[in-house]
Amino acid sequence: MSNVLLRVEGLVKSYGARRAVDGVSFQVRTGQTVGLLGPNGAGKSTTVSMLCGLLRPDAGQVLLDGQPVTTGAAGVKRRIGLVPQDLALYEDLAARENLKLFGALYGLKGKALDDRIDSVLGLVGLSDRARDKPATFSGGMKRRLNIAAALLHDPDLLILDEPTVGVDPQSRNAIFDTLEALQAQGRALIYTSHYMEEVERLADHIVIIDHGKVLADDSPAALHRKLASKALLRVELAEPAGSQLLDALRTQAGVTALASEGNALDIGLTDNADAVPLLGWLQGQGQRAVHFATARASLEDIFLDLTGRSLRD
Ligand SMILES: Nc1ncnc2c1ncn2[C@@H]1O[C@H](COP(=O)(O)OP(=O)(O)OP(=O)(O)O)[C@@H](O)[C@H]1O
Repeated sequence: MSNVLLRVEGLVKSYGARRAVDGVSFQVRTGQTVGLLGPNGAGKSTTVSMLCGLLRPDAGQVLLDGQPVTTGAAGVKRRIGLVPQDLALYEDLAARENLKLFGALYGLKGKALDDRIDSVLGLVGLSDRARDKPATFSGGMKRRLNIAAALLHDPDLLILDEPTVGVDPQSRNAIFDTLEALQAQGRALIYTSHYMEEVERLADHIVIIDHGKVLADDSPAALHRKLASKALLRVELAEPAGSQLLDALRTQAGVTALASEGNALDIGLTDNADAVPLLGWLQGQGQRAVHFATARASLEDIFLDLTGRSLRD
């Protein structure tokens, strides 16, 4: 197995009384893609800022090839590239001019910089738009230009913070193509998202975080094996369920997990066949189902298993 490139050990960060990150540990091997998955506010961005040395942890450390990133020399930080959640581009400067500015920040210049710019523009599929301004780009193209900027200094590890937010499906695929090309080059990636399908597609390892804590740290295949719910029943009731009903529902045969929001119930089941008796039971409790649907459980439902909440907005 390849070497450990990044070692994240017991990171803690509070904002006032709120612990945004509460003891996060995981590791990234050379050439590996780690998906950092969690709902909004889970602590992903705060973690990412500490990984890059932009934010100092209250406790814990980040080691890149054994060297501390937080207190380490600039040389360590330079081996990491960050694509932040907020786009940082000069809208009225041509794509190439934007990259020149970013390159200068890394101390690149002259032919070496021009060559790197050609290389990263090719990688993100924007070579033919080098003279155009980001103001004329789609959200996805801007995001790809931001990825190009983060790659100029040829980092060993690229960290992307929710790179598909505000991006249309076609551009999303173009971003995935770029990331798959980076994977093929053997570059390590950390990809944060609140979409399991994205993380599942790209990552060989998935770290699930919620309320600043790591809930799972496994390969997608291992997570699949751990998935207690094999089927999912979604029910919309005529009225919101009370806590008594929810408690009784949790103890029904075949129920592995339960989340409720308003009139909606997400019920994890050991078997699809449990759905019909369960709907009968609900009716027996005087609950009318306005609408229901069953589905095969997907990896996304591991979040429901782990937290009793659905990984949906
Ligand atoms: N600068 C800050 N000051 C105070 N609280 C903050 C700050 N940044 C984040 N938080 C809080 O810390 C928690 C974690 O936020 P963080 O942005 O790390 O989560 P996230 O998983 O990246 O979520 P999102 O996808 O919404 O960015 C949240 O409760 C958030 O409100």
